[in-house]
Parts: sequence; structure tokens; C-alpha cells
Amino acid sequence: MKLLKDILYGAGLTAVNGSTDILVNEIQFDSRKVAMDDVFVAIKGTITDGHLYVQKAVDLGAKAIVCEKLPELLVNGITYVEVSDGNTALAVMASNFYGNPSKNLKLVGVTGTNGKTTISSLLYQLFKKAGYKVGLLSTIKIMVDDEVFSTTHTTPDALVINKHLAMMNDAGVEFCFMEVSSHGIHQKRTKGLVFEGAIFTNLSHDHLDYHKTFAEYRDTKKILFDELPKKAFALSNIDDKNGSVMLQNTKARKLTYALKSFADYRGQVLEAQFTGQLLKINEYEFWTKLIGHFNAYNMLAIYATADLLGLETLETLRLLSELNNVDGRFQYYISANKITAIVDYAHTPDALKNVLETIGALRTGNERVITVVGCGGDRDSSKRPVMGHIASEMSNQAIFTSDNPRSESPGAIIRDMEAGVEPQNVKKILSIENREQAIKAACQMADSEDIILIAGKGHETYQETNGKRIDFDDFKIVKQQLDNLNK
Ligand SMILES: CC(=O)N[C@H]1[C@@H](OP(=O)(O)OP(=O)(O)OC[C@H]2O[C@@H](n3ccc(=O)[nH]c3=O)[C@H](O)[C@@H]2O)O[C@H](CO)[C@@H](O)[C@@H]1O[C@H](C)C(=O)N[C@@H](C)C(=O)N[C@H](CCC(=O)O)C(=O)O
Ligand SMILES: Nc1ncnc2c1ncn2[C@@H]1O[C@H](COP(=O)(O)OP(=O)(O)OP(=O)(O)O)[C@@H](O)[C@H]1O
Ligand SMILES: N[C@H](CCC[C@H](N)C(=O)O)C(=O)O
Ligand SMILES: [Mg+2]
Repeated sequence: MKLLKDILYGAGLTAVNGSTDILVNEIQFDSRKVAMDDVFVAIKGTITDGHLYVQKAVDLGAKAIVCEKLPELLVNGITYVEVSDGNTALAVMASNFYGNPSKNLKLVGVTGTNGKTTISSLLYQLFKKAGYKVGLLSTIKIMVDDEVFSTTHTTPDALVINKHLAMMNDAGVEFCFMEVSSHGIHQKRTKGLVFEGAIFTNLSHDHLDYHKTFAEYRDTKKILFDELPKKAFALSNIDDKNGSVMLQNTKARKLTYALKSFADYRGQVLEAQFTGQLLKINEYEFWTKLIGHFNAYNMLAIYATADLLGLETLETLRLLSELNNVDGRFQYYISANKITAIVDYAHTPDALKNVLETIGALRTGNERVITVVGCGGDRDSSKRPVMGHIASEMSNQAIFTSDNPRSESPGAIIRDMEAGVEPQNVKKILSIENREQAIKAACQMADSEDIILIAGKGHETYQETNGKRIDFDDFKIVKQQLDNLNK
């Protein structure tokens, strides 16, 4: 049990009805989870409004209600607290409840359209190899040093974040790397966290269903930098046209990385092969197993962060060359017959273009590129024709298929993708709704030396249709198909 007034410290109170000198059990923002003596925080959501469930929370035993507008009917014995913003209040309360755990470790946030999982996961790997206790909050999983937890969001809600940060405190974790999504910032899931630094990767088309305009999407990402404390570092990719925008109003120490422009951390690709690339950062050269220009950017961001967090340079360089790619990020399998299958999480136009460019640059002869790709349902539909265009333009053969259809019709999503295909590329595309069949078709078409790219789902081990998830693993399926076909 915790004292309500302690949990409410800094939560932006505008009015109080009842005593805050009471003990409460847990914080809840979903009325369906409320139990005896909990405090319920009402949040205005995208589908419904938590204020509609205040009475339900009281009926289930909530002792206190935190809301933006007091209900007309106040129940005797219940404390009602009015706050200016429910999401902010929830985040601040969550941090207070768990003892403000972000203050007891060095927390680094990674934001941008692409590269967040790669950078945060590799920083986790790097600092583990360097002998530290480390935490990670990523799209793939949450790590409390060596302990693994599953996750449902790239940036989970404030209660989940702070609960795991507190576990990290208990485990003696010194550094934690976390992905900060634009949804997370917009819904204030990270409000109240004390960051040691933040990294900006890049900005391109995504989530325009949620943010409506690109400017709003950009400005949401920028908030992470605007709110950094003075002693933190703000590290930005200055080659990206929005890289300098992120640094415009921050109080933090500004640092930049780039391959093309002048920057504090300046990189160069000296040599690129299928097995890795030789990079130069400032005056140091090192080999990385990760390929593609975009990974050169990721490596730069990682090197700079290690440097800013005080890791010794030569040790960092040695450890960087040992790092293995993250699951589902350019994960490849070469069959007996020398067909290369690549599974990649590219689910945005920019990521898809980057992966296909990387593959193009590694081609040595007449090998064909066969791309299997789909787009998620109930997510930004405006990226579908763009991804359809990129896949058909940059491959010899594109097979459009389902990603996670969610509540949408798989066929309708594919039609949206087809709408982006230019007339000259129409003969290069084929649409097969069933993702396993689509992968199978790609394997049947491929000859020795050809490259199959399976994009969009990366590490995901499920496919979601109408609220149901079935087991599905791109990498397992393509490997199985190639082996079964004796290719
Ligand atoms: C669009 C979006 O981001 N939605 C998130 C949001 O839910 P919502 O706004 O739809 O909530 P709502 O259903 O309208 O409900 C409003 C409030 O009423 C409450 N409620 C509702 C019903 C009830 O009976 N009782 C009750 O109290 C709800 O608990 C909630 O507090 O708040 C929820 C709690 O934090 C999130 O789980 C939910 O994420 C949904 C599931 C989601 O899919 N989000 C994705 C898009 C997302 O956040 N993705 C980013 C990654 C993006 C990237 O690639 O960069 C991420 O960080 O994962
Ligand atoms: N720095 C980068 N720039 C552009 N594309 C990248 C970069 N890093 C990775 N990618 C591409 O984007 C895909 C997704 O990478 P990653 O999972 O690291 O991004 P993310 O930002 O975590 O995505 P999400 O928004 O889903 O959390 C990769 O599979 C790769 O194709
Ligand atoms: N973080 C991304 C994941 C998309 C992955 C793709 N496989 C899909 O399901 O749309 C999002 O929330 O938009
Ligand atoms: Mg991610």
C-alpha cells in the first residue's frame, strides 16, 4: 500500500475532493482491472474515454479516482482528484509509485522511424559484453539484465515501463536502453522519466493514420529532445533532414553523427560485403557483421552513445565487431543450392527501399531479387501503395501478400498495394493472400544465386487476423520450403 498524496506528487492537480492522506493498493487505467483499494486514472483514448468507466471502477472497489473532469455524482468516501492531463498524471504517478526508478540508472531513449530496435538491442548487447548489468525496453522484448520479459508495445504504458525499471534497480542495472515511439510520446507514456540521453535515427513515412500530418509526427518525436535535462546528451543523425530540427530547442548537450555531413561522429563505409562492412568512425576503423548503409548509421549512433556514456574507445571498437544482428533484421539463410533468403522487419517505405538498395549493392551478377511483402491492417493505409511501388520497382519479381491483416480484408490491403504499381511493373507482380503460399511460390521461382527478400514481419512469430494470433515465423517457413524443395 502507498500513500495517495505521495503518488500524486507532481501529477498536475487542479482540484481535490476528499482526502489524499489515504493508502491505495495499485494504480489502474483500465476499469476492468480495478480491484479493492486501487486508484483509477481516467484516460481519454482513441476509441473510448476512461471517464465513462469511473463509476464502474468505484463499484469494483477503487478508493480514489484521478480524472480530467469530476463526475457529476460523487460517491461518499471516495477521493476524486482532478488533473489537467490524465496521461501525464498516470505517467508521473507510475514513476512515483515505483520510487522514480529512472533516476537510479542511466536511461537512454532511442526515437525515429527506423532503427530503434536495432540500436537499443545492440547497445544492450555491447554494454553486457563490456561487463555491465543492463536493461532493455524494445519492440521484441524487455530485458532486466539476463531476465527476459515479453512485451506488447515498442514503448509500453507508464506502469509497465516503471515496473520494469524498478526491477532493474533491484537487479543493480546501471544502463537501460529504451525505444521511444511516437505513440509513446504522444500518449505521454515516457513523461516523468529522467533520461541520460536521447538518440534520433531518422524520420520518414509512417503512422500518418495516427498523427495526421508529417509535421505533427516530427514534432511529436521532437518532444523527447525538448524535455531532456541540461546534463543529458541529445545525439542526432544530422544527415537526416529533420536531424537538426530535433536539436533546435533542447537544453541538453547537442551532438551529431553523419556519413555525409560534418559531424561530431563522422563515419565512412570503406568496404561492404555480404558478410559485413568495414567502417571508419572519426579516426578509427572497425569491421561489423551488420550490412547496409542504414546499419552504418546505426553503428555510428551506437559508437557515439558508448563514447558519451564513458566506455573506453578501443574496447568499444573491439566489442562492436563482435555484435550480432538483431532477430528479423536482415536475417539470412543460404540454401544448399545457394539461394539467399533474407527476412527483414522493413514495414515502412523507407526501410523497404533501404533493404532493397542494400541487396542491390551486394549483387555481383545476374541474380534475381524476389520480394515477398505485405502491409499491416488497421495501420497507416497511405504507406501501402508506396510500398507496393518500391517492391515492384526494385525487384525482379514482387509477391504481394498479407502481413497482419488484423480486422481488415487481406484482399483489400493487397489492392491498396497494387494501386501503387506503375504500368511498366505490373508484369512483375503477383498477389497471393496466404503468406505461407506466397513464400512457397517465391522459393519455387528462385534459382541458384537468386535472392528472396521477405519483408515486414521480421522477428514476429505470429500472424494476427481478427484478434486471433496464429504461429507464423517467416524465417522458419522460408528455410523449411527451400530445404523441402531441395533447393
Ligand atoms: C492507438 C493506440 O496507440 N492505442 C493505445 C491506447 O489505447 P486507446 O487510446 O485505444 O484506448 P481506448 O480503448 O480508447 O480506451 C481509453 C481508456 O479507457 C480505458 N477503458 C476502456 C474500456 C473499459 O471498459 N474500461 C476502461 O477503463 C482504457 O483502459 C483506456 O485507458 O492506449 C493503450 C494503453 O496504453 C494502448 O494499449 C493502445 O495501444 C494499441 C493496442 C496499439 O496497437 N498501439 C500501437 C499503434 C502502438 O502504440 N504502437 C507503438 C509503435 C509504433 C512504432 O512503430 O513506432 C508502440 O509503442 O508500440
Ligand atoms: N537506421 C536505419 N535507417 C533506415 N532503415 C533502417 C535503419 N535501421 C534499420 N532499418 C530498417 O528498418 C527495419 C526496422 O528496424 P528496427 O526494428 O530497428 O526499427 P524500429 O525503429 O525499431 O521499428 P518499430 O517502429 O517497428 O519499432 C529493419 O528491418 C531495416 O530494414
Ligand atoms: N511497430 C509497427 C509494427 C508494424 C509491423 C507490421 N508487421 C504490422 O503488423 O503492421 C507498428 O505498430 O506499426
Ligand atoms: Mg522497434
